[in-house]
Amino acid sequence: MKKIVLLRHGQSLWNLENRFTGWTDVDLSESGYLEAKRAGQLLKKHNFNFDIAFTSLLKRAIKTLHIVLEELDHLWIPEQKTWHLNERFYGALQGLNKDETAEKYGLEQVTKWRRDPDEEPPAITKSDERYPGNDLRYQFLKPEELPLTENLSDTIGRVLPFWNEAIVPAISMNEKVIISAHGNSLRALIKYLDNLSNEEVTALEIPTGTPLVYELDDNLQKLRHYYLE
Ligand SMILES: O=C(O)[C@H](O)COP(=O)(O)O
Repeated sequence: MKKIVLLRHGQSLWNLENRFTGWTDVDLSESGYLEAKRAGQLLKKHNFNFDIAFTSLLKRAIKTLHIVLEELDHLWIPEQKTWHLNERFYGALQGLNKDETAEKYGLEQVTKWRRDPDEEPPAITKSDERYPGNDLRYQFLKPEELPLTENLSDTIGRVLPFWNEAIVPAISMNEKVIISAHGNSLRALIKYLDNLSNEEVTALEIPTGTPLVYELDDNLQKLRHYYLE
């Protein structure tokens, strides 16, 4: 039996302000730092240790991972940072307050933008300062990989190749893996691992800073999953 740990970053400053974040690189809030520390303490209490870590290119996930690894005295393990695990790119919604957006466009539309796997939020243009092509960290992406907006299906389309090409080989070599990522990149992965329908993934909410353990069989099929307490 193989065990992996999925972890959504601790609360960010824009989670606190209730703003669409996506690829905006905002820091953890004070509570977010505490959540990350508590996640590390929980993992320690349950005797978890890791051989390799995967995270996104966004500081809220990277810092959460580092705080956890510090608690475990595991800062030395190799870690791979990848844009594939970034939050869903929220297009022109990035930076907007979620309640104000619901007042303007209606709750039904905003709920679709947030949770319908096939509904894309309004796109930005390449001249928008939020365009990832302006950001050094994405300089090696192909033009077609730089999003203007993403629905959950698009996010699944970039998370799963990385899962198959980088994470599955590590798990198959019996490496103990932790993945520190985001609400929607983890929903993408969980949709796959749990074989969820579109309706089921729509209802899936993942709490910040709470380690989620997946136990997998030798074919990497899910046996069970649970949050650490
Ligand atoms: O990018 C964001 O705003 C959040 O991390 C996830 O937001 P959601 O719950 O609205 O998808």
